[in-house]
Amino acid sequence: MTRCAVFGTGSWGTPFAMILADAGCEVTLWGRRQELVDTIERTHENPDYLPGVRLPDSVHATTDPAEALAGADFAVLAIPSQTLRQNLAAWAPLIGPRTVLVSLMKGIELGTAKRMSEVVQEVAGVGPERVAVVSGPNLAKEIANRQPAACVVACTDEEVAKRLQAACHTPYFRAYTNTDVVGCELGGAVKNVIALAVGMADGMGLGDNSKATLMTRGLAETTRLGLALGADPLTFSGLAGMGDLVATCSSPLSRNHTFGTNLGRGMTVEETIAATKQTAEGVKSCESVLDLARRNHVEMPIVEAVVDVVHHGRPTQEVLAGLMARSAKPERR
Ligand SMILES: NC(=O)c1ccc[n+]([C@@H]2O[C@H](COP(=O)([O-])OP(=O)(O)OC[C@H]3O[C@@H](n4cnc5c(N)ncnc54)[C@H](O)[C@@H]3O)[C@@H](O)[C@H]2O)c1
Ligand SMILES: O=P(O)(O)OC[C@H](O)CO
Repeated sequence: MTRCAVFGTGSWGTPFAMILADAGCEVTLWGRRQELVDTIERTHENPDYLPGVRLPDSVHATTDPAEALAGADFAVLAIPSQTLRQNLAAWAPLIGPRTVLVSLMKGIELGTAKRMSEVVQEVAGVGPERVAVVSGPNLAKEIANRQPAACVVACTDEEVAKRLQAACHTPYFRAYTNTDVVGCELGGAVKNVIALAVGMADGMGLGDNSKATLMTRGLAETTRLGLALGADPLTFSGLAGMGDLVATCSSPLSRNHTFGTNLGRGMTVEETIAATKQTAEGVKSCESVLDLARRNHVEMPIVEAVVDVVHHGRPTQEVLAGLMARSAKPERR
């Protein structure tokens, strides 16, 4: 039987553990807090993140990373992106020689501008064939209710991607393989930033034309960055690109979209941070995405506008006016 360790008992780690168990895997969830881990073991429910959803009996929970990793075929990482390096450094010596590391995270590391799979390779000292990424339009709450959805499982080694596909394919969760890890990761990280922008537009009372424009031009920025980094441009019209962008930018379930909406309504960044209980990756990753773009001489005006609002305190109206006043140009160049 396939054994999986899932690191992170949050909004996405918990339902992903459920998916793996529904697909027939034996799953151990690692969590930081003994109290929550004990509750999950005792009640098969995660009341903090997924109240009312019963987890399959084959999901166990522990605070001991060695116990979670014992005999694991896959070690799934579902913690905030900016905490990965420090956490993985502690877990790396416990990871077996054949365990594949799977990133569910949609962020870019601050300071290094590295993708999560790059951080995993560096910290765990493993090759690209042992690192996979799962991405796509996967709003956790809908999946926890077993509503139909699909994802992309990406690894440079297609055989590894196929093994992971089999491990997380269920009647309600359809996994597709892809070998374009770079494109899948960029699609996931940048859409969070674009969802902040679309949320701001929503909060400012703007309509569907404005939001569709932000999404489409946001995807154009993402594709430009992807091309500079060697991604396959077709990935951006797939589940990890357009699919995730549409889901995140349209849904009130998205933490990034909600964060942007609050800013658009006039809340300060501090007030919005205080009101946000879970991880809104785009808030930090907008800076690292812009850093990555600048390192590669790629223009990303919407990302820059989001950084201006979130980190430089510029009013949303002023930033919007700046975007609309940019010089006229061809749609594609
Ligand atoms: N929630 C979703 O719908 C969803 C879907 C797809 C991908 N993702 C991605 O998955 C990743 C995790 O997001 P989430 O939604 O589960 O976030 P979350 O905030 O709901 O949960 C994060 C988990 O990490 C733990 N955590 C927080 N700080 C930590 C630290 N310093 N060290 C160790 N653990 C820590 C928390 O206790 C919690 O269990 C993000 O990159 C997100 O973009 C989320
Ligand atoms: O809630 P968000 O904004 O982190 O988005 C969740 C997922 O990434 C959607 O696929």
